[in-house]
Amino acid sequence: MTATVPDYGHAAQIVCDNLLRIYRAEGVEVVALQGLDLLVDDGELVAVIGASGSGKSTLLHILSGLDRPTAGLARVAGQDLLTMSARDRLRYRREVVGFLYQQANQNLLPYLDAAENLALPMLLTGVDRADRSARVAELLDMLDLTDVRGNRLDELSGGQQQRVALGVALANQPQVLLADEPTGELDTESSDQVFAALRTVNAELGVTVVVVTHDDLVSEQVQRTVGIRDGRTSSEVLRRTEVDEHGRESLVAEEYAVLDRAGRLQLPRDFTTALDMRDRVRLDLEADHIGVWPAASPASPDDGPDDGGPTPDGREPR
Ligand SMILES: Nc1ncnc2c1ncn2[C@@H]1O[C@H](COP(=O)(O)OP(=O)(O)OP(=O)(O)O)[C@@H](O)[C@H]1O
Repeated sequence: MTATVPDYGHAAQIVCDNLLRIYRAEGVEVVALQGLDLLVDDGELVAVIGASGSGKSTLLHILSGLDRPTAGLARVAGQDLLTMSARDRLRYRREVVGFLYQQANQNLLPYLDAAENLALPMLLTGVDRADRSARVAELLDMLDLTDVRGNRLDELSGGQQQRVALGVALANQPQVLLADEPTGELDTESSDQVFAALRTVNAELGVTVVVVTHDDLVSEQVQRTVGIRDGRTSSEVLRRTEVDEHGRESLVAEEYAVLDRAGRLQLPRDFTTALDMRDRVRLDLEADHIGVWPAASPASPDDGPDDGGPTPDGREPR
C-alpha cells in the first residue's frame, strides 16, 4: 500500500499555492503576483503588509472571487477559485466571503440608520424577520454600537461607520472576512477601535480575517503578519505573550523569512544592502543553521559569525 502525502495546505482554510497573476494591457505585461504562497488556518486573524504595488489588492481581489489568477492554486473554504463556475462564484461572493473596504460608505447606505444598514444584507438574502433582528442586536452589541443604532451615517464617527461596515460584511455569516486597508482613513484612536472590533469578531464568531495594508504598525494589532514583496510572500512576524518567572507578561515579536516549497527565500533588502549582496551568495550548511556570505567578499566563511570550520558532512563551504 502506498502512503498518501496530504496536499499542500490540505487543512488550511485559505490556500494560495504558487499564485500567478499577469495583467496584459496594450501589449505590456505586468506580473502582479509571481508565485505567491500563503496558508491561513480556519479562525486565524492575519495581516498582509506590503508597499504600494506589491500585489496586495490583486491578492484580495482573487480571494474575494472578483478576479481570477493566471495560474497556480487559490482555494478558500474548500472551493477552487480558478475552476469555479460563474454561478458558484456568485454564491461564493454572497455566502462564503465578506468584504470590508477602506471607505466605510462603500458598504453602507447613507439614508439608513446603523441597525437598518446591518439588516439590509439579510433582507436581500431572505433571512426572516426574527432571525434578522436577533442578528442585528448581536452585531450591535459585539461592535459596541447599541447606543447609536438609530443614527444615520452622517451622525456617526469615522470609527463607528467602519464598525457598522464591518457588521454589514458579517451580517450573512461569512466564513472569511477580507479587509482592504480598513483603517486607512482613520486616526489612531478610531483605527485601534476597528482592530479591537476585528479581534472581537474573530474570537467570538470564529470568522477567519485577512487584513491587507501598507501600514507596518498593524503588526502590533495581530498575532501573525505576512509581508508581501514583489508579488510574493517574503516574511512573517509572529507575536506571542510570554510570562516570566515573576508572572509578568510581555509581548514577544519574532520575524521569520518565508521559505517556499521550492526552497526559495527572500533575504530582507536592508540585510543584502548592508553586506552588498547581489546576484549570488555563498552558502554554508552548519549543524543548526545555514550561513550566507557575499560571493565577492574576500572573507572566507571561517571568518563568519560562527567559528566556521568544516560543515557537518566535512565538505568545504561552497
Ligand atoms: N488592472 C491592472 N492592469 C495592469 N496592471 C495592474 C492592474 N492592477 C494592478 N496592476 C499592477 O500590478 C502590480 C500590483 O498591484 P496591486 O494593486 O495589487 O498592488 P498593491 O500592493 O495593492 O498596491 P496599492 O497599495 O498601491 O493598491 C502593480 O505594479 C500594479 O501597477
